[in-house]
Amino acid sequence: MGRIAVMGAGAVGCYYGAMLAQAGEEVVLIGRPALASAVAGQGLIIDRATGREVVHLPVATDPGAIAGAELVLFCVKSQDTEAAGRQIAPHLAPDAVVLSLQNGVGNAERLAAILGRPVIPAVVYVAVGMTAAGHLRHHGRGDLVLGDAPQSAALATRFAAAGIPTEVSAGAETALWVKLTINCAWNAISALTRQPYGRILAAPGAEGVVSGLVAECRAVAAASGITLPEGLEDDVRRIAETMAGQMSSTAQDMARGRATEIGFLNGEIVRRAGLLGIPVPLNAAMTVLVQLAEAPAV
Ligand SMILES: NC(=O)C1=CN([C@@H]2O[C@H](COP(=O)(O)OP(=O)(O)OC[C@H]3O[C@@H](n4cnc5c(N)ncnc54)[C@H](OP(=O)(O)O)[C@@H]3O)[C@@H](O)[C@H]2O)C=CC1
Ligand SMILES: CC(C)(CO)C(=O)C(=O)O
Repeated sequence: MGRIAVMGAGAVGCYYGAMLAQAGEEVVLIGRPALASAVAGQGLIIDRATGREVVHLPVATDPGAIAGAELVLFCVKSQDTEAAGRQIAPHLAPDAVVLSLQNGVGNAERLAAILGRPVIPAVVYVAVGMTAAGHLRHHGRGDLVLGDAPQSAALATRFAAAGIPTEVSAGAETALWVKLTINCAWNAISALTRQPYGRILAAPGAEGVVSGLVAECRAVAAASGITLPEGLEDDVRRIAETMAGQMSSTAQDMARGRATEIGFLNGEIVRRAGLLGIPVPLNAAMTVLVQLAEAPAV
């Protein structure tokens, strides 16, 4: 089987790259110099509920390392899609298959436009984070849902052999919208208030704000041809009940002084709503407030 390259070796890229390498696949990670030197020295450390694993695999910092890869896992944050896409475009093999392992609803299309070839969207159900360069913590899950492309079934079999439960679904786009709606409901509130979901849910009036955010997402999804499932409001609430102590990834990025993906979460709803003429004042407020909060202080 051909080589696999991971573009954007952060939490998600390192997790899936390591799973595939552990199964005997030839994997190269493409990431930042700090990751490359940490992994070259100590290997990639993965802390799981079951214990610590150390995986030795090559890490390149040059996007040219993608040359010759049969499969590319594209794992940068949404705000880096175009820049990273432009870096790999000149080096991609003509028949390489590209998967977008990213949140948000437009990444695969935006990347496809840069690369001039189809990109298969993947819905990523994992909770992982980098605690230091070359040090990954796995908090749970790890399954993928792939969009229904000609290569998807073979990829699902290959991933399953590496212990990555993978489904192929014509409904992957809807699943990305469901995930986007969950992110729009909780991420910004958690980031702005620095509170975990359980405390937000318990705050008087907060549930009404969350329902309003979800209703706006539902309206924009419907006008974009996506019917969100009827029980979605219950799923949104369940996130806060089952992950009561968790802060959103947006809150975590803000706490670390890193750029957030807000422009591709609530901001994407606002952008699409603007084109469709749909009012989304709650999503607009969340976008503006997070963008202001993450701007450097004067
Ligand atoms: N973490 C999770 O549990 C989950 C994340 N997701 C989604 O997956 C995507 C990736 O998230 P995550 O892995 O957490 O993010 P990370 O920030 O941990 O990983 C992205 C990595 O890509 C690096 N990178 C960006 N541009 C380049 C480039 N041009 N060349 C080399 N490296 C580059 C970043 O470096 P730098 O930071 O220096 O720019 C960073 O190390 C996001 O869309 C996220 O929403 C989905 C489900 C779960
Ligand atoms: C935890 C969860 C599911 C909801 O906000 C998430 O995806 C995130 O933090 O980005």
